[in-house]
Amino acid sequence: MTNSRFTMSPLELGLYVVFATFAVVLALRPRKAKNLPPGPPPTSWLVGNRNQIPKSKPWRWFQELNNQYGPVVYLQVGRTPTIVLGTAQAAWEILEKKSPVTSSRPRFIMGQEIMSNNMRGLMSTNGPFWKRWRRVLHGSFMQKASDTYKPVQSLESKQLMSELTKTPEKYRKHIERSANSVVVVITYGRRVHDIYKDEVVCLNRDTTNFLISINIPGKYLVESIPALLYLPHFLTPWRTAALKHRAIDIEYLTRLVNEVKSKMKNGRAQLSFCRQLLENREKNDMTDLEIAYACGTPFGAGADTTTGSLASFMLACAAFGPSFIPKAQKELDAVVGHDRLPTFEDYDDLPYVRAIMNETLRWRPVAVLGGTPHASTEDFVYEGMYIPKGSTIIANLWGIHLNPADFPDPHRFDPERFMSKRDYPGPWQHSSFGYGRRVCPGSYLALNSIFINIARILWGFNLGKARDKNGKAIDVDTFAYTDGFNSAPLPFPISITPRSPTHEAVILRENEVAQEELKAYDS
Ligand code: HEM
Repeated sequence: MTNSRFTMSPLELGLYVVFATFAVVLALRPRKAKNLPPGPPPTSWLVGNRNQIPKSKPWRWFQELNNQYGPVVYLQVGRTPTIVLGTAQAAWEILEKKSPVTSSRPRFIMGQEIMSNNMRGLMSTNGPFWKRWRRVLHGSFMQKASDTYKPVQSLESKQLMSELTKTPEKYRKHIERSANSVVVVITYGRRVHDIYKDEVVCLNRDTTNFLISINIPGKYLVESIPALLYLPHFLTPWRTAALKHRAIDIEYLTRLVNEVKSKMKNGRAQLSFCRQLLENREKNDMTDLEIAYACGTPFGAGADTTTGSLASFMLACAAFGPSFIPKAQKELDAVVGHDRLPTFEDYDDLPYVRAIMNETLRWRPVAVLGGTPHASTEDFVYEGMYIPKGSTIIANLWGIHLNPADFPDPHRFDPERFMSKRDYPGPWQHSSFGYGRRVCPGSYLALNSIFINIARILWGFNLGKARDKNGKAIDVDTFAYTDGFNSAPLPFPISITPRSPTHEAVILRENEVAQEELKAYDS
């Protein structure tokens, strides 16, 4: 049997070849240079600076470029103008103040158009689809809405405390389970017990890994020459795996929504993001498939980022603990005492713990390249430099957060930086959550998770360097971080021990009560 998709007459083939050649020539034609920002000379007019970008930790190279050429650097990545921002001030001016024209996203042909059928808001250009998606995220995650998730965050954090007491050496797994479970409870109303077996976690993790693997700049020619999309399928085998993944994603994302639907019918559905979207389906004018993909958002954007940030906090404890832990514990003892765990109500009374949270986010920003890059939708001029329409704009948080002009001795973990206000643009005194119309809609949720866990861990445990069998303290490497979209610490040893039998008893007692309440999310 022949498959009609894969047959083509010689005339059709000839037309395709002529068309593709024309498209390639058009895409590769040299462009007129205006007063572009400074940057390193491209290696060739064809690939521009693409081959100079290191495959590993490109944020370090970007930082060097900003040190050499200034806060706004121009690169040409393939045919795409690319702007790298290296100071908080330049990023604020360009991505916040010029937000109406710098809040789109570059085209992600493999990840968004082919693999996701344009259904993932995070990679979506700023059209009506993105606006609708963004509005529902705001409705469910901005400050007031995110307060409704505090009880679940608190319960999951109590389980984390108990797990850290019992098997402290598995601290990373415990943090990951807790962060994942918060996100999955909030999205679908069901818990995560085991990150290696839970199907929501495993399927989402596969999707994220696949997305990362195909979103590598330069991996696919079609990203530079979109006209190749018009070639017939048999000439574009690179589509196959992405399309296969699209089918897998649609199947499980839809199935998870259907589970919530049937729980709603039985009156057993916990309040969740998915339930809200289903209840407001008509008002929001969203299709079932849009709802299914929207429900994949909090996991994709919120699980690894929260886990990575808490892991960086633990690394700071192992590396710099004596310089800040005693002061934090003094504050916690004065405000909380020894008979209960800290709660969200203590937030206002714990300025030093809050400063530790902010310093964690600053010191090692998990979204190290500022999350997904922005794209400009109009030409504009910034400080005499011409930024072309269609530029990819990267706010390199590694450089921005390690800029000694804003954060002297930047690799030192020093919460004191956040004990008083500095002249720094934006609401947080750091830039961890990005900019403008694309600013992280999960920031309140994330800050709540990070605050409650940092407060409780410091309240309940002594943390410091682990010791080898001879009793010698094991140093940790504060630069040993993963590559990839989100950068998190590689495994490191740390000593975690309850501060006293009283603290341990409180942790175990509060967790016992929490487990009863958490059962509601198991059915
Ligand atoms: C420590 C935790 C987190 C950090 C550091 C973080 C950071 C970021 C950053 C830097 C961006 C890019 C902003 C920009 O383009 O300028 C972003 C976008 C985003 N974040 Fe977060 N995030 C965190 C947690 C979360 C959580 C828990 C959620 C759950 C809802 C979330 C949802 C999103 C979404 C949906 C976007 C894309 C927004 C858009 O494209 O319009 N994030 N985040």
